[in-house]
Amino acid sequence: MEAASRCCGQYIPRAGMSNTILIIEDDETLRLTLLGLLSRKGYEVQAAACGLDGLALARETRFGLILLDLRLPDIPGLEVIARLHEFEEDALVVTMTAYPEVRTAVAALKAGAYDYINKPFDLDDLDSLIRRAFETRQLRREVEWRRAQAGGDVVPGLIGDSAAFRELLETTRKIAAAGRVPALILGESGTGKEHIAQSIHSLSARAAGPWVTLNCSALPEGLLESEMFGHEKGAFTDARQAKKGLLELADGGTLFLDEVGDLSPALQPKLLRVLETQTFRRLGGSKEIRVDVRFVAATHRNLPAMVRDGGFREDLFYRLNVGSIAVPPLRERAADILPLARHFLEQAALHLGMASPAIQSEVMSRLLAYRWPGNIRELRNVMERAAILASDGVITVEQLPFGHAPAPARGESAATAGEGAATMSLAAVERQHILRVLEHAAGNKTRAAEILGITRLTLRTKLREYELRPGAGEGDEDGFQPVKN
Ligand SMILES: Nc1ncnc2c1ncn2[C@@H]1O[C@H](COP(=O)(O)OP(=O)(O)OP(=O)(O)O)[C@@H](O)[C@H]1O
Repeated sequence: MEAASRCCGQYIPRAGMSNTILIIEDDETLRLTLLGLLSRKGYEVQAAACGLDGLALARETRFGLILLDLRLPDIPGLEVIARLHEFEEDALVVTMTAYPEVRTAVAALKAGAYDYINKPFDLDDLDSLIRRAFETRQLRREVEWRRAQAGGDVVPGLIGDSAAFRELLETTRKIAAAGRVPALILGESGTGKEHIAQSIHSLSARAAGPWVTLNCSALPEGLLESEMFGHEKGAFTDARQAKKGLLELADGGTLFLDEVGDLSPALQPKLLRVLETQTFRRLGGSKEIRVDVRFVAATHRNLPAMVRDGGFREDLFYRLNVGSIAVPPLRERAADILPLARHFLEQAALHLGMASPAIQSEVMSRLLAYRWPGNIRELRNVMERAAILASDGVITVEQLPFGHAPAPARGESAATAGEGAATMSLAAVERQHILRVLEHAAGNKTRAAEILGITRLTLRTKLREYELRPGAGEGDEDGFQPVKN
């Protein structure tokens, strides 16, 4: 993974492969112009005047991006793409082509080019195309990395990098494998409880069986009871036909009882009985029906407190709580914020039919500093909104609902938090961001490195580079202190 780009936003060229561009262009004026302009923007640029020279350079160096003219004096651009892919499968190629050659450009896309730009082009357009290309590559890498990390045992759709998240996955896997043992998932609204419940089902031996959900707070008591247990014909005025309940429909699978804390006192003992015996009667029925159902329940309520106050039966609580999972709020697993933000942004961009926008470094700081009372659901909404409002392929603070009111990180003044990156040098932005993340992580370098998406060693190097030298910070393994200027 190109970790460095995660901390400062892809729009700022970084050291390493994601910073390197090869231009293959025979028109000398254009070649030299591009070389000069892109170098000034901070990219490391090399150039070749023909296809074969370009291929030779690409063999020597792995470039982050290749800008390729399709009409070259020696070999056709399409052939350059084909040969390139022989030794570098995931080479990112953007073709440059004159207007009448659009069809060739399309052929280039089919041959594996990432995108094309028509000549003559506006340099700003080229610049944003380059930024998007790098961002796409970054996302692809992250997906690959996550797959590799998970060793193929990834839980579908669940994103997260924090130690708390990994622990959560581990518990989920263990409970999924524990036969018909009931599970109780506790956590604030929007933390992903339903997602975890679904994972318990899909990772369990009953994954091929039905997954049935019942929201205990959505229906009045009578209706909820008939939904759960079903009814016989004539059981009540409107019961013109017998109807199976969700318990029967979930036979052989999992029944998810969402908001179980809202289950009425009258229904609680009825649920307890099914949990204990796996048998029940339909409303108005006399026949005992036996099912094989695994119960997974969730609530955002403080169930132990409800048990103490008499609002929830103790025996039912203990029965459900055999497999117990506590989902931490997002603010307690900061390392998940950026991977989730990128994920939701990518999803939204896909949905909107646009390339995934880059995230400005200031935006990342704000996302990390915000407390997320609505948890992951709120983050998803914020990123979807930002994707819609994004201009020039970059998400800026203006697109955050809390962008105008600075949300400073702990221990940081609002004035510093509001300082715009636009007037700062690249090094100053990076230094400030590292400082914020370190503060956010209470000086813990391992955690800070995790949030920044870099190794601890890289973080140490940067601390030295920016003269943020180890001291005796609170909560730090070996402490850090910014050197006073
Ligand atoms: N780890 C995750 N990775 C990706 N998306 C997630 C993750 N956790 C939650 N989400 C997404 O966040 C949103 C909220 O999750 P979910 O509905 O599971 O939360 P919840 O805790 O059940 O909320 P509530 O208590 O309000 O019912 C959903 O869109 C879900 O897909």
